[in-house]
Amino acid sequence: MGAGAWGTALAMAAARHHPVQLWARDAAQAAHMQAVRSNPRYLPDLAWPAPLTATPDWDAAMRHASHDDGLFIIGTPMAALRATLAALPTHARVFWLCKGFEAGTGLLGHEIAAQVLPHGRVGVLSGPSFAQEVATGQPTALVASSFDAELTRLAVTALHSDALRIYTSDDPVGVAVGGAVKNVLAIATGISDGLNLGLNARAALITRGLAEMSRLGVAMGARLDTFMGLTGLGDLVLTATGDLSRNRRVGLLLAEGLALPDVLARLGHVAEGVYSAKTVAQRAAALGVDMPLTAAVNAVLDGRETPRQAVERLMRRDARAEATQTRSAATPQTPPPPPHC
Ligand SMILES: NC(=O)C1=CN([C@@H]2O[C@H](COP(=O)(O)OP(=O)(O)OC[C@H]3O[C@@H](n4cnc5c(N)ncnc54)[C@H](O)[C@@H]3O)[C@@H](O)[C@H]2O)C=CC1
Ligand SMILES: O=C(CO)COP(=O)(O)O
Repeated sequence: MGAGAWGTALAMAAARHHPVQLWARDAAQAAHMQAVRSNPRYLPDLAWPAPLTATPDWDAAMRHASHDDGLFIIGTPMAALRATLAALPTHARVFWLCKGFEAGTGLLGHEIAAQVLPHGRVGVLSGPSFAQEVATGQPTALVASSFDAELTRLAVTALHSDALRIYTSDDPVGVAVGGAVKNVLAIATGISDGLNLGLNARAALITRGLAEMSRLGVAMGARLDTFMGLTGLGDLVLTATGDLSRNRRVGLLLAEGLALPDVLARLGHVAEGVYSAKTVAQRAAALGVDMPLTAAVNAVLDGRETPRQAVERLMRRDARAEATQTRSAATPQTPPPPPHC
């Protein structure tokens, strides 16, 4: 469900092994894609495998994936996740690809699903994956995460291949927090690179960004080690340094001095970090978690600070210890050293 860049790319990857139906809300776009056997708007010049078909017919798409081994995959932006989940069959097995917190409510995907599809079997599919590279069959590794181990095994059956490795995880909170926060940090890195602050600054941003992402995740109940994996560090490195990233591009354009509405008009694709930045900060504030890089990105997005002012303020912060108190519940606390040690 959702025929943008990522929904289409994953549909193409799955269709190399199984029949796949791609639902597009725009009937004219669906008919055109079906006629030319590609998605000219989002992935031009990449021919579809024969088992991939496009349809604007919601009921037909529901029938297609409602059989015993069927799986729904939602590839819309985060803003459409709630409505799309709510329209699925009550007991649907579903993964979503969107990365972010829901604007307004500040909820993650599994929290939205608990409200609108309480009897569904749900999970999140995430990791370092530019749509263009998956669509062309370049090697990629993703993580299927759910509290439901049988569902993650179904994702492996549906998607694992020589080109696409699907790892499983039982920490959907950590996976979702990583995907949401890395988009905000990619905007920060784009700003830094756009201001030519250098490679040292970029490495510092990625590392301190990982620390603040982990702090938020652990406070929300995630495991710390999830942030060292594909959906944390892996996706952060990809998005912060890869020029195919829309979020990084937002930062680069802000550094050029463009106002946010002009940046978004230039982009033409969804950049979730722009919408998640506020909700990340709100959830962090509610949990008492310090997220200075996210706060700086918000100040620039809101026009309260110029990119350069935000950097200056970050650099003027007091010195502090690098190690944080971040510990997952599973990590044993180190006993204090004996006296005089
Ligand atoms: N593009 C990429 O490489 C990757 C994107 N993602 C995530 O996947 C999600 C989608 O991103 P893209 O495909 O890149 O976005 P996109 O901008 O290429 O396309 C979004 C698609 O969703 C459709 N859409 C919007 N609202 C809808 C609604 N209410 N109902 C149905 N369809 C709707 C649009 O018509 C468009 O086809 C985002 O959350 C993004 O963070 C995740 C990994 C990789
Ligand atoms: O999530 C992505 C890669 O894993 C895509 O990042 P952008 O949305 O910044 O392009």
